[in-house]
Amino acid sequence: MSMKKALTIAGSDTSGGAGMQADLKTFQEHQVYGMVALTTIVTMDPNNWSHSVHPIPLSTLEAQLATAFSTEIDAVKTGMLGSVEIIELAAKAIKNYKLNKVVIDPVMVCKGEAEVLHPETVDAMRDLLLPQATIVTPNLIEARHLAQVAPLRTIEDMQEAAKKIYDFGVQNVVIKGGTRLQHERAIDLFYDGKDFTILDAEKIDTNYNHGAGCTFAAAITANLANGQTAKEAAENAKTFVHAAIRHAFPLNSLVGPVMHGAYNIFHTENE
Ligand SMILES: Nc1ncnc2c1ncn2[C@@H]1O[C@H](COP(=O)(O)OP(=O)(O)O)[C@@H](O)[C@H]1O
Ligand SMILES: Cc1ncc(COP(=O)(O)O)c(C=O)c1O
Repeated sequence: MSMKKALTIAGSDTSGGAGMQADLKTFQEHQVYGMVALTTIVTMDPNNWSHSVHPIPLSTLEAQLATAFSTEIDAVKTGMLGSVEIIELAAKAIKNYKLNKVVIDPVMVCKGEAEVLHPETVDAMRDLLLPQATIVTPNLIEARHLAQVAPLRTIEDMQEAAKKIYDFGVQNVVIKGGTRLQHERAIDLFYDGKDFTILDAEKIDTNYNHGAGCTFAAAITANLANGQTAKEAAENAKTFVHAAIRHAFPLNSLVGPVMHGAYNIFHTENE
């Protein structure tokens, strides 16, 4: 059996729910072989779980990218990049490799952190990564910063922002309403430059959703690697992440990661 291969260019979430840990677990759940080029290491204060970001030296990232791109890759995902220099490196590597399955998860905020991390990276992401992307997966806050618009409060606001983001050269946009959108359902909006598709699911009443965004984007990446269209990839990723959130659990009193394997465990049990 030949396995498709995906690379994530992302940070390490030491607590294991988000970042490259979520990406690798999610690739595995989709029978996709995973590789990593690590950008930063995120640690959490044991007392209040506030995040600290420890960047990897640029030359080390460059060496990792050279290693990964010397192999055959079917799809690539970016997660937490952290600096303009890292974005430049990632963008150059993706361009040289001429990959056409590229998922940009424009990570700017960790859940529970109000401030946008590294605001100067927003311009670099827009100019260097979006024109090369098959799909970009911002949450409401990230979409607002990418599109340079007022806070997104309605589906109409999301549609306007999606059009603006599309105009930066990305082929598809999915804006995650998630729990931030004031709506009784968990609504995400997919846009391919022509049509809007609402990805709709029950809003799960939980505080445990750490890693949901990374898991969603990683599932899209794996689905693209496995040959799905961008729309199919997003729709199926929504189902996958929904199961992961439904079965999320407390890791300690401060954080609850999603259960990356839930879709396959419970899907199989129900058969
Ligand atoms: N409580 C929830 N119930 C159902 N779906 C959710 C919930 N929280 C997040 N999601 C979904 O999980 C995915 C990731 O969204 P979100 O958690 O908003 O991303 P991010 O981690 O980037 O903030 C989206 O498909 C979103 O709709
Ligand atoms: C390395 C890393 N990437 C991405 C994220 C974003 O996580 P989420 O999927 O919950 O948005 C985090 C949050 O802690 C992180 O530590």
